[in-house]
Amino acid sequence: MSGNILEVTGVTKVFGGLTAVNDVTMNIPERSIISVIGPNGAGKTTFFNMITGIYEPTSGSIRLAGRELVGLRPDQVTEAGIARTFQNIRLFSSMTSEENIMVGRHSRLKSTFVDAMLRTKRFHQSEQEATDAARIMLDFVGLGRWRNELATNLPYGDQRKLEIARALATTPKLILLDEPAAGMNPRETEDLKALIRRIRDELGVTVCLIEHDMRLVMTLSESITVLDYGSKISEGLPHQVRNDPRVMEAYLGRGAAAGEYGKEERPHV
Ligand SMILES: Nc1ncnc2c1ncn2[C@@H]1O[C@H](COP(=O)(O)OP(=O)(O)OP(=O)(O)O)[C@@H](O)[C@H]1O
Repeated sequence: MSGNILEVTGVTKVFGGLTAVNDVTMNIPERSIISVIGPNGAGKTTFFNMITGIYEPTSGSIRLAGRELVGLRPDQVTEAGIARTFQNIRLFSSMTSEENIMVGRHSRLKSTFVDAMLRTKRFHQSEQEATDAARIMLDFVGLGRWRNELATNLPYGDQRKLEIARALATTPKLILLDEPAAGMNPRETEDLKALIRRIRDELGVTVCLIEHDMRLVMTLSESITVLDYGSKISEGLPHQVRNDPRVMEAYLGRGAAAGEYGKEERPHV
C-alpha cells in the first residue's frame, strides 16, 4: 500500500476545444485533510466531477485504494467509497432531515425493489439500518434536534451540515466537499472547521475540499494543490503554497487583493 487513498495520475478533460483539466497528478494520503484551490474557472469542479464519475476523463487514471475508477458510473464510485457534496445545496426540501439522509444511504441498502414490494424481513431490516444510520449521522453533525424538521426549514449552515451528513451516511473512505463554507458566516465557518476535523479524527474519513475561504483553507489543510487554467501550478504545505510566486501571480494577475487572502477581501478563488 502506498499510503494514498486516492491516486490521480495524468488526468485531462477536454470539452470541445477547451482543456478544463490538463494532465493533473495528485495523491491524497489516507486520513488527510487536503484542499484544491485556484482562481475562477481553474478546473476544480471538473476535477471533482471526474473523480466522482460525472465526467469521464479524456485521459488519465484515478485509483481509490488501488482500484481504477475511470469508467465507473457515479453510483458505482459512491459504492466504491467516495462521497461528495456540491457547490449549491442539493437537498430535498420537502423531506425531513432524516429522510434526506436515508436517500443518501440508498447505495448501501441491501434490499431490492422486490423486497420493498413484498415488504420482506430483509426490507424491514434495511429500513431499520438506514434509520439508525441517519440518526447516528444527524447526531454526529449536531443536527439531532432537527431530525423530523423539513430540510428547507433548517438554518443555512445546518443545511450544509445536513448535506455532509448525507454524504457520510454512505460510509465513504473519502469525502469531497465542494465549497462547504460558501455563504457561511464566520461562526458557521468555525463550526464547519471543527466538524471537518472530527470527520477525519473520529470517523477516519479522508477529506478533500475545494474552498474559496483562504483563512479556512490555510488553517485546516495539511496539503494544498493549486490549479490554474486546468494545470497544477503548485502543491505543498499551506505556508509553501501561500508564498509560492506562481500562486500569487495566478491570483494577483486577475486583480485580486494583495497579501492575506482573507475572507473579506478574498478573490473568487
Ligand atoms: N460541461 C462543460 N462543458 C464545457 N465547458 C465546461 C464544462 N464544465 C466546465 N467547463 C469549463 O471548464 C473550465 C473549468 O471549469 P470548472 O467549473 O471546473 O472551474 P472551477 O475551478 O470549479 O471554477 P469556480 O471556482 O468558478 O467554480 C471553465 O472554463 C468552464 O467554463
